[in-house]
Amino acid sequence: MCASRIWIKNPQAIFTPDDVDARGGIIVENGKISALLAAGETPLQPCDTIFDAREHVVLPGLINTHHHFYQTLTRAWAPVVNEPLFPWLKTLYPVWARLTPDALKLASQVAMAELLLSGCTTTSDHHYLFPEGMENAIDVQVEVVNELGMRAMLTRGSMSLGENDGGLPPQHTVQSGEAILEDSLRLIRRYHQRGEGARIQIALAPCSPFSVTEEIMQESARLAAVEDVRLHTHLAETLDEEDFCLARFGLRTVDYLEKVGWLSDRTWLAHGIHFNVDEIQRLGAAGVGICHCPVSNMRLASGICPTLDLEEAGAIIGLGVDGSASNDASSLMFETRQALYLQRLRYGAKRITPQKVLGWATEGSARLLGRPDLGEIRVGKQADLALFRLDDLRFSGSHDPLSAMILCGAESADRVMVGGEWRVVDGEICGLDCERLKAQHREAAKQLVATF
Ligand SMILES: Nc1nc2[nH]c(O)nc2c(=O)[nH]1
Repeated sequence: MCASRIWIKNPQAIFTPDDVDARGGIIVENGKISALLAAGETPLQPCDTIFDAREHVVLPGLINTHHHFYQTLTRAWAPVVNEPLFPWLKTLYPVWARLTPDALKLASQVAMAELLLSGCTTTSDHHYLFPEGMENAIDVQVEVVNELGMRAMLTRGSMSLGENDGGLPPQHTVQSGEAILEDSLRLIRRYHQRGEGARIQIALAPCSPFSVTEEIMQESARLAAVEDVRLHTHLAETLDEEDFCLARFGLRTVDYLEKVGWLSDRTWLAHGIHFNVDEIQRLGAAGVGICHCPVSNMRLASGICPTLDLEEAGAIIGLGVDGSASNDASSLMFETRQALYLQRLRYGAKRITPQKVLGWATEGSARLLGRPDLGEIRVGKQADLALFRLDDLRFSGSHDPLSAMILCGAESADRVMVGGEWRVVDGEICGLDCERLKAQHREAAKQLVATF
């Protein structure tokens, strides 16, 4: 943690809750925001470092609440480019089953690097593939999180319902309930940090209704309550999934969620598209979180998440890029822009503003992950910040800086700070040889699909 006092001085624009005036800048001390200065104000005490932000738009660090890092190895893979979810998954499972720890490390480095460069300071990942030799998948990801200096909610995913028992994944990609729960407990005990400023947290994440047993859903909910960690899964992503739930359980997705003990504010769901009016009310009353993944939902033609209806009912909305085989980018700024456009088609221009979608990508996402210390530029919060310049050609002639970030399509942060430390400086990740990483990652991606 950085012990010095930093003044991020006179930003061109800054995204604060309730539009609080912070045009004089932000004071960062001990990794946290210790003061906000109104226009014309100067710090009361001397600062060790002054960063002149007059050319920068300052946002809270963005927070990504759903990803599958390993999928960066299967971006734009020809056999699935035009497939919807079920055939897309069935074609990809055997490829992903060949993942190695080295390939996962490279995939995680690429995904996190791309996220960081887009202004993201905290990410979740949903890793649900543990073929032989991959038992330490989450341990590998922990190493990468520490190396890049981000924060992460690493979810211990799982698949336990193979084809032989009526599930979607091939048998060799699933694990026993005992193995899943034992490893889940090991990871929580070893890595889960609690309280303000936590860098790494663990959540439990059985994959989806068609790839896990009812028992593992119930047991995961029980373990999460005992250990006080969060729960995550895919739900209501496609109508195929809804049909599966009706055929196998005789229940719609939300009834199933309730039956297995997941209708609670400990839960955040990826996608959350196909809900009826009653289900939206029940999800809202329970305070469930929904991670909206607009690009993936458009690419797989899954549908449109009813974000505002869910929010009005009491649910919490955050954003996620989803895995890179269905996006195929890991840019949270790009995702935020897509959320604005897709949601405008559902709710109209007046209700879906740049501030609204930025709120989902920051404060909303923080609430999804149960992190009241993140997601806002406010005194007492962690100093997780993303600074963008507006001197690219794409911004030329733009007027309102915050709107320009979304409407002109800001892509790359110039500076990113996590817990008071700069992790991106002049558009480059500190300490990362990006060229070398790309070369190694390209090779690993080629190897993975080589015999398919
Ligand atoms: N978009 C995605 N949906 C999924 N459901 C499931 O079971 N796995 C996935 C996935 O990888 N991506």
